[in-house]
Amino acid sequence: MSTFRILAADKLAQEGLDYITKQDDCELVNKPGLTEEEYAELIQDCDAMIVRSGIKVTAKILENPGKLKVIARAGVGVDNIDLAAATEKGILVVNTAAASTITTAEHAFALMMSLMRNIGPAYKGMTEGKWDRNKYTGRQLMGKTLGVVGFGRIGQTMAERALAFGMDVVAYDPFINAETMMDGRVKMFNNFEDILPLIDIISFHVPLNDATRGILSAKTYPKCKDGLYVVNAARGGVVDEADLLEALDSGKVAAAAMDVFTSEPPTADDPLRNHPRVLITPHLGASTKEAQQAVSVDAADNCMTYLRGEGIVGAVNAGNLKINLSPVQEKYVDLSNRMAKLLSPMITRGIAEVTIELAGKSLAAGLSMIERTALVGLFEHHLTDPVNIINVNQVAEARGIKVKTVTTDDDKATGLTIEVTGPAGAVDDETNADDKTRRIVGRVYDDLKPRIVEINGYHMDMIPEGPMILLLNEDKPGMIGLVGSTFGSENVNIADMTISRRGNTAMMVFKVDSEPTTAQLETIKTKEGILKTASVQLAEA
Ligand SMILES: NC(=O)C1=CN([C@@H]2O[C@H](COP(=O)(O)OP(=O)(O)OC[C@H]3O[C@@H](n4cnc5c(N)ncnc54)[C@H](O)[C@@H]3O)[C@@H](O)[C@H]2O)C=CC1
Ligand SMILES: O=C(O)CCC(=O)C(=O)O
Repeated sequence: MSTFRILAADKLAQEGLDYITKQDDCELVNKPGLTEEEYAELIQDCDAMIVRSGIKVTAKILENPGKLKVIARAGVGVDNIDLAAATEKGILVVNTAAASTITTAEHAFALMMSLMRNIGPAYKGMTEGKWDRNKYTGRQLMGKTLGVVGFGRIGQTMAERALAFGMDVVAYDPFINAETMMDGRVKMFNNFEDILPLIDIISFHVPLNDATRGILSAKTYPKCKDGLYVVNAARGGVVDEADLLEALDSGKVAAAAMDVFTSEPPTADDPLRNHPRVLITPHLGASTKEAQQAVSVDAADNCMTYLRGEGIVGAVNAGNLKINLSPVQEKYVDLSNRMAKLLSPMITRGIAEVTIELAGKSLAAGLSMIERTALVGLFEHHLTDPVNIINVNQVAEARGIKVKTVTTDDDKATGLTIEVTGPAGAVDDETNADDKTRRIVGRVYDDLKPRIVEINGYHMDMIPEGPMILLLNEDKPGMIGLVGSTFGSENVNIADMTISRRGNTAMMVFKVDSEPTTAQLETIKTKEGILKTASVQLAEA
């Protein structure tokens, strides 16, 4: 019998460690707290690695993965794992999505209650010998309106509890295409700004990504009622921290509770640590005995199931799953993934309908894989739910997202079109408000190379690969020079570029030598005439 070496690279609950040592076919390597270099070496001789949020599983660690086959996140958010690097190396990434849902929702709820009743400052005052009865008159939850941002597992669990306390609940989740949820008791919105004038308290339950980073910021506070209460137990950075401090000082925000921070731990002199109206906890959302037992055992179990060849549970990436297709069909599967990844950062209005149009009789047998691969590429950018080619159609159905496939027989000009329609009434938060759809067209030519020939009506001919930056800009003189010099000063080296115009705007697509940082993209975005930026990391073609 082979022995699987399972590395615990973060501090796991004892129950999970015991569970591994009890298995005849597993050996536990319990090594939390090592350096990046040490993990890069250690994983080569391990079959599985289990992490919480205390370690960053970087591309450097995964560069030479040796026999590593699976990484398990004992928890939900996989933003500390370089998924692209893991997928590229064929390493399956799994999480334990549901095991900590109730615990995390309870923490968010506890933060909300403590905030409304001044538990933090009142307790502090008592420990300092004070008896401030008048200073800490609080607010009642009953009758208040809670805005839940992200209506997945934790958001819905939070909402159930709020309804039981007599609160009104509204929710923003552009990936749920329904007018109401929970038997009509929660009104759903697909524009973030529409919930803001309605709510007294806002609570975040979204993954951190380009669409959610800084979603509550100086830009959005003007739409909120004065005296808003803010709860963030999702990810640091979803609420812009500098703008929050200003909103607290101006009275726009009455008080805020934060379990998560842009940089963890925040520095000792971080103003959030000592603000009298900010209640903070050190990322404790999932930290109960019950949840930690459950996530550590589930994470170990998910690793073993895969290593023993018994199936895949909780997959976050597709693990390079292959099925029997002709070489051209395989190239179209690969193209559909590249196309979806390029399109997904441009989807800021949510998804109500996806249409996949495949031209070419010879490709028909690959349609299901092409469709699934495209959907995975579109959804994985926006959802923390494990979504892969196996479950993607169920994920779409559960969210009310319609998927249409159209095939045409013309084998002379094979091609693939992916078109995404947002929910009715949803508006683009930045540009192209009039466009009803987001659309990308690609082809595989005789050289078997993938090509993109159109993005949102901008025509081009480009091989999508490596780190890429997409810019939408006003079509006026000097833009290429401006972008070139900005890239130069930001040390972003351009390998190739294409430009296409449509009406008064143009799209520039760049291949660059290395993936730009968020800060570099932000700098480019601040330049006069730049309307939108996005970056994606694709495999070499
Ligand atoms: N504080 C803590 O210790 C913990 C924090 N978390 C955080 O909570 C988040 C939510 O976890 P779950 O509910 O289990 O995930 P989930 O995947 O069930 O729910 C996330 C929801 O966010 C929605 N969403 C995605 N992009 C959005 C956008 N741009 N705007 C609005 N909604 C959007 C999705 O449609 C989905 O319904 C995780 O991503 C993680 O970051 C999770 C566990 C513990
Ligand atoms: O306690 C932890 O490991 C962090 C939990 C968390 O943030 C998550 O599961 O996403």
